[in-house]
Amino acid sequence: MSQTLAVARPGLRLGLRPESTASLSQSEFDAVIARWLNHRVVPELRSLRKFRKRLQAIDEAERQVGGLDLVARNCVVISLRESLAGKRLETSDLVQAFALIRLAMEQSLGLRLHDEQLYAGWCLLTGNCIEMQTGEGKTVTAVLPAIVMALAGVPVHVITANEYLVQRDCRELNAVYQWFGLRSGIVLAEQDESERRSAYACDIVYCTHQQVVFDYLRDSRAMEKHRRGITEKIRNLLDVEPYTPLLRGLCFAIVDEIDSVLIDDARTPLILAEISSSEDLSMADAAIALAMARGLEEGLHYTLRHELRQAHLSKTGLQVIRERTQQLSGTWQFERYRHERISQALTALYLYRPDVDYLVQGGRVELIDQSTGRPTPQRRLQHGLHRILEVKERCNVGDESNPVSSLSFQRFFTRYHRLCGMSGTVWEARQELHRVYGPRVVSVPTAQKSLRKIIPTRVAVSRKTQLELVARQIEQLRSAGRSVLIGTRTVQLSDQTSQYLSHIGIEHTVLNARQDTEEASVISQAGRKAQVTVATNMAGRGTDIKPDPEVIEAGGLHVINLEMNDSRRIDRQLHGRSARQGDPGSCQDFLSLDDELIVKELNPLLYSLLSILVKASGSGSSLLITALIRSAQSKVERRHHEQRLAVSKGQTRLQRALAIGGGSE
Ligand SMILES: Nc1ncnc2c1ncn2[C@@H]1O[C@H](COP(=O)(O)OP(=O)(O)OP(=O)(O)O)[C@@H](O)[C@H]1O
Repeated sequence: MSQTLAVARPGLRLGLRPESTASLSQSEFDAVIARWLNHRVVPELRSLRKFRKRLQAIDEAERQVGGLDLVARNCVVISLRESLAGKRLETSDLVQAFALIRLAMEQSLGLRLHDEQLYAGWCLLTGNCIEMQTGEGKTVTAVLPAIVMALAGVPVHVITANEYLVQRDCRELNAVYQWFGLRSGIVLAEQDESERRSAYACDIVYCTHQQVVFDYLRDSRAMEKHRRGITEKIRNLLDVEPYTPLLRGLCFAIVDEIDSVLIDDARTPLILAEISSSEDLSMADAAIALAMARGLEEGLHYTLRHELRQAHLSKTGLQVIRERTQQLSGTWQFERYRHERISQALTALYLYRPDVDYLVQGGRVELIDQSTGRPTPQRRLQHGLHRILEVKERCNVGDESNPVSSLSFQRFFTRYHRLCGMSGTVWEARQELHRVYGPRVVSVPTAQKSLRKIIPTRVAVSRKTQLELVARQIEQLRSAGRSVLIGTRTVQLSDQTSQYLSHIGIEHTVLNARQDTEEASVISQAGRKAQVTVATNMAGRGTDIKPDPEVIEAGGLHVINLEMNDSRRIDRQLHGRSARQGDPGSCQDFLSLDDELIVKELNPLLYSLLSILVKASGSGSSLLITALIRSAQSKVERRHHEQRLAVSKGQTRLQRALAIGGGSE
C-alpha cells in the first residue's frame, strides 16, 4: 500500500496513515472512518430537550453496567469495541459507550458527568462546535467523543491552545482512557522525532495546533523529498526504506478553545523553518537595512501605519535610499528588494516592541501570542522581518534558519475528516467558524446557574491612578479573605504592576511569558486566601483556578482586567476564571485612558470625549464610557477578521499556483 499525502490527493485525506501503526487494513480502516465520519451515522440532536430520551437510555445502561464485576465489565468494553469498529453502527452502542464513560469517570476521577456534558459530548461526536460557559467542564466533556472514536479505531487528536493545557489535560484524564484500555500521548515542542512518533501512535493524542501543523508540514516535506528521490532510486536500483509519517492521518480532531485556535491564531500562517541559505535575509543584509532605516526621518522619508503594522517609504525616502545604496552590490541594486528590506527594518524598529510583541530569550526573538500571552518560539515573521528583529536585538543566531513551507490554519483544519470543538466564548465567532471550517455552533446550557458578578467597567485617568485605585481594591478584597487575579495583555504592564505592588508592600506572584516555569504552581496557589496573582493572558483561557473553601465562603475569586484585549472574547475568558462550577466570584475591567488600544483605535475626537467623561466621573464608569471603549475594540476585531480573510485568500492563491505548477504544498 503506498503512502499518500493529503495535499497531493485531496480526495484521500487519510493518506498519511502508515500501515505499520494500525491493526486494520487500509480498506477496513477507511470503511470505519467513512462510516464514522458520515454525518448521517450519529443522529444530530441539536437541543437538550430532544436529547432527554437518550439521557434516560444512558441512565438505564449505566445502571446495568454499574452492577457488573470487573471481569464482566471488561467483557462489555471488549464487545463494545468490536461493535463500534464493526460493520453496523447502532445508536444503542453509543448509548452504552456514554454510560460506560460516565461510570469510568466516576470510578477513576470521582466526578459524575452532568446531563449537559453528555449532551455536549453527543454534539461533538456529530461534528459540531459547542459553546459551554467557562468553568462548566469542557475538558472532561471531550473525553466522550474521544473515547467513542478511539474505540472505533479512529485516531483522535485533542488539540488545545497551549502546552500547559496539553500536559494537564492528558495527565488528568489518563486514568479514564486506561479504564478502557486506550493509550493517550502528548506532543510537545521539546520532543524529538521518536517521542513524537510514539505519541502519534497512541489512540488519543493531546497536542497544540502549532505542533500538529508543524508535524504535518514536516511529514509533507519528508514525503515530498522521498517522492522526488524515487527516480534516482529506481535508476540506481537502491532499496531505500520509505518514509513513515509521524501522523496517522487527519481523521478526527476535537479542538479545545476553538475560537483561540481557529480564529485568533489564524491571522498568520505557520512557517516551517529549515536549514538552507538562499531565500531569507542574511544577517549582514539585515544589519545594513537597519542602519539605513535608522538614518531616515518619519514624515519626510516614511510614514508608519500602526494599525496595519506597516511602514511606507515616501518618494523622498526611496530617492535617499537609492543614493545611499549605490555602493552596495547584489540585490541591493534592485529597487523592489531595497524597498522591502528598508520597510521591514522600519517596521522592526518602530512597530514591534520588546516585552509587548516579542521577548528576547536565550539569544532568540520569540513572538508573544497576543491572545494567550505565551511565547511562540516556532513562529517566525515572514519576508526577513524576523531576521531584522534578531539583528535589532543583537541576537547572534547565524544565517541557518529559513522558512521552507507554510500552511494556514484555515487550510490545515479543513483537511480533517471530522472537526469539532469547544469554547466558552465562540458564539460571536460562530458564523466565521461555520463558513471557514464547517462546524456549527451549539449552545449548551449551564449545569448550575452562574453566580459570576460582573462589575461595570471603570476607566482611570492615567496608568498611575489606575494602579493606585486597583491596589486599594486589592487591599479590601484581601482583608475580606478573597483571592485576586490581576490580568494584563502585555508582559510590560504585568511587570509594571508587579513593581508597583512590591513598592507598596502587597505580596503577590507573577505569571508571564518571561516567568513561566512555575506556571502550574502559580495557578495551584492562585485560589488561596488573600492570594494576589498578576498574570498576562497565560492565566486566562483554559486555566482552572480552584478557590479554597474559605475563599468561596468569602465570595470567591475576583478578577481585575487592567488592559483591553484585541477581542471581547479574550476579556471574557479572563473573567471566566472566576465563579466556576456554580461557585461565587466576580470580575471587572479596570482600564486606563493610557491604554494603548484605546489611544490608537479611537479617533481623536472620540478620545477627547472619552477623556472628558472619564475625568468628569473621577475615574469611574458610565454606559457611554463603556460604549466608547467597546467601539475601539470592535475596530480591532473587524481588522483582524479582514486579516484572516487575507490569509485564507493568500493560501488559496498559493495553492492554485502550486497546483498549476504541479507542486503539493
Ligand atoms: N461533572 C462535574 N462535576 C464536578 N466537577 C466538574 C465536573 N465537570 C468538570 N468539573 C470540574 O470543573 C472545573 C472546570 O473544568 P474545566 O477546566 O474543564 O472547565 P472549562 O469549561 O474547560 O473551562 P474554560 O472554558 O475556562 O477552559 C474542573 O476543576 C473540573 O474538574
